[in-house]
Order: sequence, then C-alpha cells, then structure tokens
Amino acid sequence: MAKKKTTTKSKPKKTKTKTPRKPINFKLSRQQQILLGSFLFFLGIALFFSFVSYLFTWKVDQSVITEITDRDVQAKNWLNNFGAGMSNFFIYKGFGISAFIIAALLTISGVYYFFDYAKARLRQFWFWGILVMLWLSVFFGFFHKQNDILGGRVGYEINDYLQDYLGLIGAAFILAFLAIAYAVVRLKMTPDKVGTFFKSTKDQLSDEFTETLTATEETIEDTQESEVQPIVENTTLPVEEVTENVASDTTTTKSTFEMNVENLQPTIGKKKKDEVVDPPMEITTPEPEPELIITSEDIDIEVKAPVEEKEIKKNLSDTLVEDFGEFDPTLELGNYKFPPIDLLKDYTNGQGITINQEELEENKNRIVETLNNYKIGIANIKATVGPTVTLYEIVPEAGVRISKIKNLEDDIALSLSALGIRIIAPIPGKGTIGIEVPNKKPRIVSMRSAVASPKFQEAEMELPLTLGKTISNETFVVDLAKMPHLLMAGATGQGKSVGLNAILASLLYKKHPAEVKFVLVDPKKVELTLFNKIERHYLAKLPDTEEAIITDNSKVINTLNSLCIEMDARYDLLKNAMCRNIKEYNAKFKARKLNPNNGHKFLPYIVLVVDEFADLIMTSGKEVETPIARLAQLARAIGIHLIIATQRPSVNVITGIIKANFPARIAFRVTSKIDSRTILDTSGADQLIGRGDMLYTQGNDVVRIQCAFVDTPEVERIVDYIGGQKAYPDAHLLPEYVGEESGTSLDIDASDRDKLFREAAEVLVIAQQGSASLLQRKLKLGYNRAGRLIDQLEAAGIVGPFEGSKARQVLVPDIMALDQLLNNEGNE
Ligand SMILES: Nc1ncnc2c1ncn2[C@@H]1O[C@H](COP(=O)(O)OP(=O)(O)OP(=O)(O)O)[C@@H](O)[C@H]1O
Repeated sequence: MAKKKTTTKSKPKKTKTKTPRKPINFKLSRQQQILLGSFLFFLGIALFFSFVSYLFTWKVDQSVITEITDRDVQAKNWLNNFGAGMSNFFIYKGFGISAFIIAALLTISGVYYFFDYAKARLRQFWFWGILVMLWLSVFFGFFHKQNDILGGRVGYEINDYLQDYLGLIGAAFILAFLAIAYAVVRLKMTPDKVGTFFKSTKDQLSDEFTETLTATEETIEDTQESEVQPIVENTTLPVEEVTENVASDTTTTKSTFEMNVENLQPTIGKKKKDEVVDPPMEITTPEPEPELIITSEDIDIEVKAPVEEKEIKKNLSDTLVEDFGEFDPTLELGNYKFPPIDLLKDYTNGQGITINQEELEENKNRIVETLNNYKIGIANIKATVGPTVTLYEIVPEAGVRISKIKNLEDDIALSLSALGIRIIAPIPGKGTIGIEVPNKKPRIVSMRSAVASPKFQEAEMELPLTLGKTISNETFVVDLAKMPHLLMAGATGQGKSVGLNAILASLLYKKHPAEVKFVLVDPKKVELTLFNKIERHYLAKLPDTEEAIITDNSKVINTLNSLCIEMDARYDLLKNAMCRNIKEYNAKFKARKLNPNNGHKFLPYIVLVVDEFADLIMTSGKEVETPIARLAQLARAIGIHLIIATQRPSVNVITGIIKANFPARIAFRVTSKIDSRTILDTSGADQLIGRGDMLYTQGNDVVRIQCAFVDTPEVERIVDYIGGQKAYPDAHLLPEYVGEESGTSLDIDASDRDKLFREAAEVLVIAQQGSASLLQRKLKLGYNRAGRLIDQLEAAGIVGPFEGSKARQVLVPDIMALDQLLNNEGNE
C-alpha cells in the first residue's frame, strides 16, 4: 500500500516537474476534487429540484423575479429566491425544459469528481449533453413558440432565426437531420438496428443511471466497511447511519475518504470500474456489447454453411437418381411384354435325343474296319451323339501319323456310305481324332428349345444370340456385341434365312424395343418382310421413307451412309461423355450423369442385317463396300453391328477389307472347298449336310452347330404378338443423308462455296473422276460435305450430272482449264 502510494504520488510529481503546464491542467488535489464533486453534485440536485418546482411556480415567481435580492420577497420555488432566479435564468431565459440536462450534467460531474473517475467520458457527456440540450430547446421552441418555458429564450430565438432564413419546413428539416446525425454518430445506429438499438440504449441508460447511483452507494458502503471499519466500529454507528451522515459529518467523511481513496483504488472492483471509464479501454467497454450480441445473432446465419456443404457433397446426378431413380429407357413402352416361348413350336415333342445303339455300333465297326484296311490301329473309340451328327473320337495306337488319317476322309465316307463326314485331326484341346458322321435320322433343333435353355435365358450379354446346338447337344449362345460383326454364307437352300430369323428372334426374346433397333436390307424382298409389323417397335429407317425394310439397292447406299453419320455422331457423344464404348455411355446416361440438353440420349444398339450382300455388291459395288467397310472397322464401340449374309462367298463379294473386319463367320453348306476357304479360311463347309448344319468361327476354333429352326409361321406369331402392343409413334429415325442424286439444286451461290471448293475441284480434275467418295478419301471429308462439294462443283460446271452407279463425268480437262474457268467466274 505504502509502495503504491509512493508510486502514484511520484509519477505525477515527475510530470509536474517536467511539464510547466501544471496550472493549465487544473490538476486538483484529491481533497479539492471531493469538494468540487460534492459541490457540483448538490448544485445539480438543487437545480433539479428548483427546475421541477419552477415548472409549477414560474408564473407566480416571475413577478418577484426582479426583486429577487430583496430578503422580504419570497419566491414560491422550493429553493426560494435562489431556485426561482436560477430556474428563470436556465429555463425561461435559457433552454426551456431541456435545462434539466444542465442539472443532470452537474450532478454527474459531481459524481465523477467525487470518485475521481477519468474525465474523458465526462467531457463527452458535456459535449453531447449541451448539443442535445440545444437541439431539444430548438425542438420545443419549434413546436411551442408561444410557451417560452418549453423551448426557452434560446430555443425561441434560434427557431426564429432559422425560420426567417429557411422557413418552417427548412427548420424542421434541419432538426430532423440533426436528430439523424446524432443517432448515427453518437448512437451508431443503422436503420435495421434501430429497434434493437432503442431497446439497448434504453436499458443502457437506465443501467448507467442505476449504476451511478449504486456505485455511489457501494463506494460509500465500501469505504465504511473496509478501511473505516474500525472507526465505524469505534463510533458504534450502523453502516446505514454512517452513510447517511456522510454529508453532514464532514470531519468523519474527510478522514474516512482520505483513507478510502488510497485504499479503495487498488481494490479489484474499483479498478475495473476505472478501466471501464478510461478512454483507451473504451474499446473494450461494455458499450459495444449490444452490438456483439447482434453479431452473434447474425452468426446464427451460419446455418447456411451446412446447407452449402450438403450441396457440394451431393452430386447432381446422385440427386437426380435419388429423386427419379435411374433413367429407364424402357419407360416409354413400360407395359411392353416380351413374346412368350409358347409362340414357338416344339419340333421334338419334348423328347430328347434318342440314341440308336445299332447305328452307333455299325458306324464304329465301319470306321475301325476302314482304318484297319489302311493299317491304322485304334486304341480307343468314343461316341458323342448330337442332334444331326455323331462325333466319334478315336485314340490311335502309338506311332500313327495323324495326316494319314486325315487323308482317309473320302475313303471313310465311302465305306460309311454317308455324306458330310468331317475329320478333325486332332480335336483341339484333346489328344483325339474326331470323325463326325451324320445321323441317319437327324433331329430338328427347335428355336423353342434354344430359347428356353437356361444358357440363353440366363445369358448376361449385351446382344445374346442363340444359334442352335453343338454336337454335344449344348445350346450355343454368343454375344453379337463381342463378335462384333457377323458374316454368313451358304449355298441357296442351306438355311441362311432360317439362321437370320433365329438371330433376330433371339434378340426379340431378350431385348426391349428401346434397347435395340434393326436396319433390315432385303433385296430378295420376301425374306424379312414379316418384320414390317414391328416397324414402330424395333426397326430404324431414314426420315421421309415409307418402308422401314429396304428392298431398293439405291436406298441401301443412303442408309449405309446415314449409319456412317450416326456412327460419327455417336463417337462425338462418346467423346464428350468421355466413354470408351456404348455400354459405358449408356450406364453413365442411366445414372443421369449426362445432360440430355447437351445432346446426350440413350443409345440403342443398331443391328444392320443384309440378307443378300452379293446382290448389293453387284449393283452398287464400291458405293456399298466403302460405308460397309467403314462401319465394320469403326462401329463396334458405338453399338452398330453388322450381320451380312451372302449366297456366293466369292472373293469379289467378300473382299479382303470386309473379311478382315468380320472375324465372326457362319458357314452353311457351300458347294466347293474354295467357297469354304473364302468364308472360314479352311475347308469343311463343303462337307456339311445342309438344312441348318453349319460351322461357326470367331477366330481360330471352328464349331459345328445345328442351327435352331424357326419357321415362318413362328416368326409371324412373334411379330404379331409384338406388333399388337403399344408402339413408338414412328420407327427409330436415322440421321438424314443427302445423297448425290438428291443434290439437284444447281443455283448455288458462288459466295456460299465450301472452303475446300478449289481443292476439291483440283482433286477431281486431276483424277478425271467425279465421285464424292474420292473427295472423301483425298480430303478426308464426311459424306455430307463431300456431297455438298459435288453439288457445288456441278453448279460451277466442273462435273457433270449424277449418272447412277457410275462416277460423274468431269467436264474440265485439266488444271489450266480449271484456273481459267474460275478466273472468268471471278471477273464476272
Ligand atoms: N436349322 C434348320 N433345321 C431344319 N431344317 C432347316 C434348317 N434350316 C433350314 N432348313 C430347311 O431348309 C430350307 C431352306 O432354308 P432357308 O430358306 O433358310 O435357306 P436359304 O439358305 O435361306 O435359301 P435361299 O438362299 O434360297 O433363301 C427350309 O425351308 C427348311 O426346311
């Protein structure tokens, strides 16, 4: 305590000695401060009482106001003449009823000096108090000019002055503006916080008031209780009494407060109060607390944060799938029913393969005998009975050359007096030699049994095809999507058309109309006509064509080119969706990860079936071969699959480029070994027995299969069943293809010419051949653009008109002539 005394005292001393402004600072001693504080406090209270009294007595007292100094004259004011005089000065001649603020300011000043609070706040009180008082004075003067007591002389005069210059409205505006300025600057109000602010200010003011009052009481109490305790005890007065007596008993108070000030200052409670009042601490004063409460309320808006997080977490496609489920392409024909198996005929009457032991024994003996004749010993023989063929597997004795047995093919056939004997030497994967011998009574493999087999029903393939049954009587199921294109060949009447029907029926039994579309080309006009009934379910066609099944060869070119356009478009879609194949793309689309607004759509598989390819090649030649080759090369990934059937498997029909792109091939019976080699790259097809007996290869292995038999009435029942159901409004439309023959409008503006016009003209003139496919190859163009270029060249007189399957005539002999023609055009 003593130390503190010295430090607190030494500090001001130092400053006092250093700075010569001691008197200017009006640094009062503590005693002086208390005296001044008490004086101001009581003066303020006295003024308050006089002002209150003056409100009631002012009229009476005004008459005596001039004689106020006269002791005989008694004013009615509670504080007599002093009160009347002061009130008259401050209220009547001064600021009207707002003079109460002066009383309040004096009282507060008294408290501040009495307790030696920091004066910065007090200065603020005075500054703003006087401003408010002036404003209120003018405000009341504005409304009640006639009543001097409300606004006082000051209010009246200022009002008068303002109104002389600004008029009533101008003065009102000034007042309103000042009120707003006060609210904004002093109370830091914003319009949206007005409500809260009013409330808090009100609370604050009332708090301040009570605080000041309680602070006074508390401090006096503290003084009494803490340091003065012994003295109080000595005087044996109760605390309340001491407090009450503080004002009157000056000696006691003096000594008490002397001790008090020194001892009270370091107490925690008091220090806090001082800090709160200290100007630098104003930043942390409880003043901004209401604002803090407001901001914390604002922080409640943080609720937004989790909402945002949710949005980020949730992928749009996930939400879409959550809301609507996965995209279902079959929904448009949601009630579509797959054809029942009963529509197919059961040719076996439910019976399995019956084994004819006699026949087996007979054949075995003949084989052994024949081989013995050629001195080939047999260690073992085993038979597998198939629907049309029985396979005898022979294990030759050691030291027998396989090629020797292979060469005996015809001899064995002769001795067995049977057609269609095929020797497989050795059977791949087995250490045996196979001899296939046709059964005397071949059994029909019905489509019904193939479709009903679990292998087909449970096949998880994109485009499952059931082709028939193998030699071991197993249903043979393959995926067209994996083939990816199929070449079928066989002499007439050997079962090609039945094979095609079996393939189409397989797909009809497994795929929904939304998932697969057929483009059927049938130059024979009779084979596939039945499928017209399912045009609006399963078929695809060019826009503006009446029949979906193409029978006209010239239309085939357009369709093939249209498929090329579709292929290019699908590749673009796949590229944009960053998918490698149609399966990935459709899965992504179903998961609603691709936006239909960006052109994305569910892509059905397209199966192009050409029944008589040789006929097409004969009539249209390269025009057909090029798009077929292009499709065969590229279309596998985008879900366009080709099935091409031909009677004549000659090399000019099945060219190298087509063969290379059709790894999956089916050979029905053919007439010569050469044909067999053309189709399968191996003989064997010439030794088949016909009627659906076929060889299938998808690379190396050749499998003998008995093709499932589906008769025309069965197909009819299936298509009738499907055709009788709700269908799409139209067949699936392929992109439009503007063929060369349709580009007849010759009034093409020279300014609208393609950028490659000149280059294209040069290509054709040099080659002396007016074909669009040449332009396509040389300039690497699409069909559409090349077709347009040909039209423009025709309009410019560079090539002649369309001449069917022949290339157009080039009318310009050489580049020189071309230059001349184009220059003349420019001069015109
Ligand atoms: N899988 C099979 N099972 C039983 N018989 C079959 C089978 N396939 C074809 N046949 C018989 O062969 C006949 C001719 O078949 P299909 O019409 O399919 O021959 P094709 O090769 O299409 O002949 P074309 O080329 O002249 O049209 C059929 O009428 C049928 O009697």
